[in-house]
Amino acid sequence: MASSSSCSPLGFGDKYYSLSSDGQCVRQSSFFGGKPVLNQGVGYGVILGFGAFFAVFTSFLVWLEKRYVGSRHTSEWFNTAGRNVKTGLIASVIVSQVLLTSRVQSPSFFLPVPYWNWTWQWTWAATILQSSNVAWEYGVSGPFWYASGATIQVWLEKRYVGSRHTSEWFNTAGRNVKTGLIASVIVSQVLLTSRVQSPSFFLPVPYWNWTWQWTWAATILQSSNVAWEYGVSGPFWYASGATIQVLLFGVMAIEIKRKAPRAHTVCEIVRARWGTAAHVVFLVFCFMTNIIVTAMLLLGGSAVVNALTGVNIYAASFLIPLGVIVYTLAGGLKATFLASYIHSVIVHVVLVIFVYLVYTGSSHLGSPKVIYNHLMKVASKSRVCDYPISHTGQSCGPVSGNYKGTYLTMLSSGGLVFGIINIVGNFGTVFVDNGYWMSAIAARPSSTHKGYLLGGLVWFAVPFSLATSLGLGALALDLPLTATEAGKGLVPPATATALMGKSGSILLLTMLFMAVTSAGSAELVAVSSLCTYDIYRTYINPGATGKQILKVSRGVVLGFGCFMGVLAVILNKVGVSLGWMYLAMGVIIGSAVMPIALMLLWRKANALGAILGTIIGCILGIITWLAVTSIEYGHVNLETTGRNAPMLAGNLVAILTGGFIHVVCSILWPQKYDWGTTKQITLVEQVQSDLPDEEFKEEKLLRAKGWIVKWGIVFTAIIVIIWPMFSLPAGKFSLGYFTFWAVVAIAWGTVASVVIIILPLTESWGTIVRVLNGMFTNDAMMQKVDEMNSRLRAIMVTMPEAERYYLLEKEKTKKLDG
Ligand SMILES: NC(N)=O
Repeated sequence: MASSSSCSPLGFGDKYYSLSSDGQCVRQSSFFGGKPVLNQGVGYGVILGFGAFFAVFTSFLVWLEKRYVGSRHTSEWFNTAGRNVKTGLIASVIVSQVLLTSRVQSPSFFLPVPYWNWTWQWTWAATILQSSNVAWEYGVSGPFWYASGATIQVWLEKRYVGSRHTSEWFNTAGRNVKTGLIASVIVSQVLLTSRVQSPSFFLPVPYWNWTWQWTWAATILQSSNVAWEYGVSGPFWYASGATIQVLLFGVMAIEIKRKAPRAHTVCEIVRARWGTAAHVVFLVFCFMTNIIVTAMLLLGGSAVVNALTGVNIYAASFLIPLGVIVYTLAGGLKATFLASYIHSVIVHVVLVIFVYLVYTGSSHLGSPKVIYNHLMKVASKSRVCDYPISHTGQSCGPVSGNYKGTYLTMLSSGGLVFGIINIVGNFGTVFVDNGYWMSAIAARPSSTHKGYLLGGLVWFAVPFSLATSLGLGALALDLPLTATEAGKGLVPPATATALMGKSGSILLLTMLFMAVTSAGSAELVAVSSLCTYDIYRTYINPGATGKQILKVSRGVVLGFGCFMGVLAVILNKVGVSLGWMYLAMGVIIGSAVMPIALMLLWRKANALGAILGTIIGCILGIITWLAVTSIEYGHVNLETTGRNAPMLAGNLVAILTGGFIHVVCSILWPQKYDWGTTKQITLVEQVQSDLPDEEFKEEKLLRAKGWIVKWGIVFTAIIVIIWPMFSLPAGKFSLGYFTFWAVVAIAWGTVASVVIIILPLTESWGTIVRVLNGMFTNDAMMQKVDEMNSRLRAIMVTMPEAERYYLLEKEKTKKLDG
């Protein structure tokens, strides 16, 4: 009997072909074939462990930060709250903070530098750098943080922190201790909650927000699926078609500062400008966006974990949200910011490993030349693709719709159609996702614009470099993947496993779950924010106390997470794949894009047009999608509705009709709006002070707007028009051209990863040094004590009653102690 290697028709991919008993060469019918590479324990560990680990880890980072960084603010807090507030009061605040958010509270100490979320950066560094000498302490403190409840936390807060509350406490409590303190407790609870809702304001620039929130399971999986389908054009169109929204959304980020500087959510602005009916419509579309994005995370996550570890796909669908819920509730927004750096680092390190492995290190591939030659062979016209040497749905022979049937061309009708669908869908998932608006609200106007540009260009590498490696790698290895497997997002895990075995599977799984946890948490927070601000406080309980709001936020995180778990089970049951959902998202939410953008860009944009455009656009989009499916393919099912032609028609009709109806109505009945009501939206007091007034100056904002409009348009033109136009004359890429293309992918991936990993560390070096000094010497503490003393003196001098209250409290404490 001939060996299986001699049976491979291409001279590579031997292990996926075997000789049958009747002497026929048979290709493996699928890559995974229900045979997991890893055991189920690993699967459950990843599904539940990552969320739990990051919950503990981020809380620990928050604690570290409070202990060593919060210092600057600590003094203020010590002065007012730390020594005076009753334990119970502090406990409730701290518990709520810990549970929901350490995030919201005090942005301030994070703001020293405009570009990076300094806090988490240096905290991360500090964690690594000094973990050895305080390892025992940390090891104990992490679990304690959860286990011991309020008592230890209160003690820790009193002893080391204070930081968070400080600004609020200082402002409110400082003047009238008793009343002020109670007020502050309520305010801080509200703030805590609002951090869950609005992470932002202590995040100077949305740079990181974007990379972590915008790196979905689809970014890693679907980008390789389109590489597997269309060749080199797939990753390009995925990356460019989902980067331009980031560049252009920078404009909205500036406009929101100019026109609705105190808003928490995008729907709040809708209501302020267009009233209740529009508010309800856009709330529905925002929720649909969150549901779609979360569903994609769960579909991708569950499919990969099922294929690689054998964990039941329904169990995975339901359990993945639990890990994310634990992480979100435990860490809160602030903590997720802290973790975002770690997530980014892991994603980019794994990305670089895979890129270099495919193009330089692998013994199976290892150079652009080998990949080029393999790609030529797998798509060659002479290749026999009849059963059983290949199976329906597997890649074999020339690519339909591609120039000369090759994977090595930008002249791909399928790639282009995907690119258009991708652009429409991603406009929807950026402009209609409250999460990105919250990032914009949070960002510092002065640095927002540059952050968006840099963030977009760094993010481009994730789908482009990764899919140019793992997606093309799957083809070049002639993996027996089926279209169904590819549609579920299994191309990257297949290539990773084929190249590295179990290690590759684990690396891929780790990278994917970083994305699922981060983006999933951001979606939970976005939904929580909408429910709390736009529904609960607006329609149910306008006079809600901080405690009530906090409760609602937590309930929503829990409720939405569980709902998504159930929905993901249902979607898996009916056979919806990540790929299908990705293409369909623009049909469902695309109609809301233009109205929501015009809301901040056009004075004349009216409510009626926005409502009609959004609803009619959506209905017409869906009708067109289904009608084209029916006309083209004769029957409407998941497979036919997922094809390119109906998806393209549905996406275009939805986004264009939405915009057209809105524009026509607004021209006929212009609103003549002056943004008076959106400017009047009030933020929960105090929070607004975290951004200096300087940040809201009109000239500054207009300058920033001019900058982002100019560069946003330039880069958009480069990546969606100029680059593809220049690559068209190449036709079928030559080896030299493909090598150049691969080098661009490798270089972009490398530079972006270096930027995202190193730049924050180098830029915050001064802070790192300060922290180290503080930890290894007493200097920092003494400085803080000095600062605290001067503040105390200032308070006592300006407010004699503070001294009186202080003495009274001291007397009381003495009596109690006695
Ligand atoms: N975020 C996306 N479209 O990958």
